[in-house]
Amino acid sequence: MTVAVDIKNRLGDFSLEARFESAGRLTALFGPSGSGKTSLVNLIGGLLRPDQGRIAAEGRVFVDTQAGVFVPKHKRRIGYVFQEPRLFPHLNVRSNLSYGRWFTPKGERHDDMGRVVELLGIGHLLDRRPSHLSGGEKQRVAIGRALLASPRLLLMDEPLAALDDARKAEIMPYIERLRDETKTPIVYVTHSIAEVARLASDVVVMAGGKVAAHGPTAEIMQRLDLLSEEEIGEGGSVVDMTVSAHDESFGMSVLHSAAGEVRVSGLGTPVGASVRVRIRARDVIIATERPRGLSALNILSGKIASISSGNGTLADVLIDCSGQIILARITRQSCHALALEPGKPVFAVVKTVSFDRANTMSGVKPG
Ligand SMILES: Nc1ncnc2c1ncn2[C@@H]1O[C@H](COP(=O)(O)OP(=O)(O)OP(=O)(O)O)[C@@H](O)[C@H]1O
Repeated sequence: MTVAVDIKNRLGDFSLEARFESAGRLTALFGPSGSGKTSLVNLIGGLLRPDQGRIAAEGRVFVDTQAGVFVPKHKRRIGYVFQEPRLFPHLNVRSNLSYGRWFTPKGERHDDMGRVVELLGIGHLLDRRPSHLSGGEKQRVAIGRALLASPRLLLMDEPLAALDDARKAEIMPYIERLRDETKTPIVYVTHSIAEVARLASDVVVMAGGKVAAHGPTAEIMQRLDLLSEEEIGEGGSVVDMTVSAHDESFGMSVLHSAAGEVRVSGLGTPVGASVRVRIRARDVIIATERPRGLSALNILSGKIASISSGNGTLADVLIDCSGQIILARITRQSCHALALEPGKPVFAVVKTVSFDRANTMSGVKPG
């Protein structure tokens, strides 16, 4: 068990009522502005005290209102990374990093400076002051400072929200390494689907102060009903794959998964590495026969698992490709024209561009 929350709390007119458990390495708290994500993180971190309920993490009970338990925040050993890095301006990077360690008893310090510096790629910045760092570099130092306090749990509250797209892209691989190479579980607040798809092992979806759904990322990403109108186009399947070859002549990489083989634009990742790809539901075409003479390179065969449609224009079709579920969003008219029904063998056609670099990421290793 990583984190277990079952609380009720009132903040002015806002009522928060959340219950979930997650054993994931990186649990994303995802939801629109005002849904209660930050309040939840503040309750876990001990900055807020719930009216009622229980919060435990890594086997330790932090709050249990019934039993009269409330562990104050400085005793929880929880690391915080905020949207703004909040570094000490008068200290250089090395001193900012060391500061994180002072509050941890010697015997409980499990991360050494060299390892954290290497993990976050900040070795060349150690003598600089924060004013001489880019936004992304500052945030990496802030993460390092939090890690060096050897936290039991790391809370990251929209750590990329203040950065532009280029800085976000620069910092994401470091958060992936943090997730995969340290033992510290992470609770990560975001309202970005791209961040959820890329970074999260598990997702808690918040809406209006309540948990609308929670579960593994692949499951949640297929729940288009959880997304807003603007976000729906971003929803789809998240598939963990392995790089099986690079085709230098066409600048492509070949990825393998239970669903079959796909070709994506060339990755710098070595053969054998895990990558996670996102296949947006809107980018999947369904064919009832294996298509020929098509420019799309990726054709996965499977069977229709289910179709959900209301009276609207669109239908969501789940295709079971040898155990890997691929979601397609097509028109209800196409569903009818192709006589689609559960059990019917079909081909899911995915344009290669759907696997563009921005959507291709190092995979979550199994728990
Ligand atoms: N101390 C407080 N007193 C009264 N209302 C509060 C207090 N703190 C938060 N709220 C309200 O609780 C609701 C949830 O806020 P919260 O910051 O947790 O949402 P959020 O999902 O993190 O939003 P965002 O993505 O914009 O940061 C908001 O309506 C906010 O106005």
